[in-house]
Amino acid sequence: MNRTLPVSRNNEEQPRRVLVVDDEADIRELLVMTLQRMGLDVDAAASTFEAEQYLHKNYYNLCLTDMRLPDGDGLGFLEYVTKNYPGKPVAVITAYGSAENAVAALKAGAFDYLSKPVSLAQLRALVNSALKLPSSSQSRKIEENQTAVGQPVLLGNSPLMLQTRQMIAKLARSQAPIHISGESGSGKELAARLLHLDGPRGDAPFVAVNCGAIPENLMESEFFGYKKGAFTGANQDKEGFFQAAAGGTLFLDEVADLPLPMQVKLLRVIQEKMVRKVGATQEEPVDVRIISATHQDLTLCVESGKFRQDLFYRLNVIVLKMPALREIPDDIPLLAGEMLKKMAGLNTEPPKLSLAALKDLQEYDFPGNVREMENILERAMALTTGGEICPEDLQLAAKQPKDMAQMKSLPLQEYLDAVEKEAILEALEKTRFNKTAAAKLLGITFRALRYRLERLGMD
Ligand SMILES: Nc1ncnc2c1ncn2[C@@H]1O[C@H](COP(=O)(O)OP(=O)(O)OP(=O)(O)O)[C@@H](O)[C@H]1O
Repeated sequence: MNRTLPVSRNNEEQPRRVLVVDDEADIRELLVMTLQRMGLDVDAAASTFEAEQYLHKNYYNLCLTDMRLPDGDGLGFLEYVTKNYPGKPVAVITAYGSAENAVAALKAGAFDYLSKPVSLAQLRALVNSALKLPSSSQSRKIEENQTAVGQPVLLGNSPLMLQTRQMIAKLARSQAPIHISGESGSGKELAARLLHLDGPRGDAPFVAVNCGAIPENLMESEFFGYKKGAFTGANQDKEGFFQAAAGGTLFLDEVADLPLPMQVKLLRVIQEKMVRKVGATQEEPVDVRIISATHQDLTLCVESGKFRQDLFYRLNVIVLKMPALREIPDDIPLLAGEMLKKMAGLNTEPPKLSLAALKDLQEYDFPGNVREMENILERAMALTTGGEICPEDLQLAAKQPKDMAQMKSLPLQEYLDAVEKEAILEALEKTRFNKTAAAKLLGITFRALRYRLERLGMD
């Protein structure tokens, strides 16, 4: 399957130029020939010194460097380019099986990597992705909230949210695997979509997979596809998630829920960039960027043996942390205002939040984060009678004193209730508001949990 030839021209129909840095003449020539056949202008350097001279003279859309060079290494060259030509994509070629080098290069800001022996299909896919990158000056403006029609928007102007948006814009330009951490409902999937849309793969598919929702016995065929006749009922060839995301991004949500045998298979695909359909004899190359997320602590999952260390190492190359809503209370007025507008629709004036209601929202803990706020406001909109949402319409769970010292000054019953609430909330948060699982975690029956929720006014 060769979906990559010839490369498309940029808007100005400028020839694109690539710099190849490799001291092995055979490989250098092969790379140069392949790239020239793609219609690119290519210069080749045999050392970092020579490469730096070229960079000084010409503009390059991409640098492709070997890791081992006579007068330095690929990482050093990467550092030089990142420092002196910010935003210029550099891809590295690593020795066979050298996962450490690939990960180190991605962490240091490499656009992507290729392992030796270099597969020409992978090389073409990499080059095509790099050529689709806008120059840094053309990239989306990320300092302010985006309002492009139909585009998802990560709202918020707090320093933490600005930092997050800047990080997304930066990471969107690379092909490195990203792991998005953050509490339930904090915008992990939204961030993954933006990483996809703002990068060179934005026009290709974004495939989101909830790893916890696929039955274990179907996982392999769902992820990798199958050949006709591979098993009873396989009446025709079928593509898997990897093939569906070809050229684009595969978002593995709740990745901590992947069973261990599937983790082994996934690791292989990520390392080799090849998949084998169930029932197939041949592997096929896949060009997919992997973004993963979970609300669980992956490090703890590794420690407890639930998640493979080697896969963790591969997925966790760069971590993007989505802030919890309680960490960005200053963004609540903007977020709530936009949500109410959206819920009211184009032709209706949205209700306003009273000052007291806004204050309550800003002081609320939001264990379910932005998604919980959406639900709270939707309910409040249904309950409110005038044009203004009051604290009663929000129906927030009673405020809890957060500080132990503060709690100990309460009358005994209130103190005990507060402790109980804290424990229940924590269990609900850990189990993503699944009451059966939360009850199990607390060591009580489902009925006992329901009774307690009612008694504490938390239901
Ligand atoms: N900063 C934000 N601006 C606008 N909308 C947001 C923001 N953060 C989250 N949302 C919205 O909140 C909802 C939940 O977000 P999302 O599904 O991305 O969270 P998540 O962290 O992936 O959740 P889960 O852990 O349950 O998978 C979505 O409707 C999303 O659009």
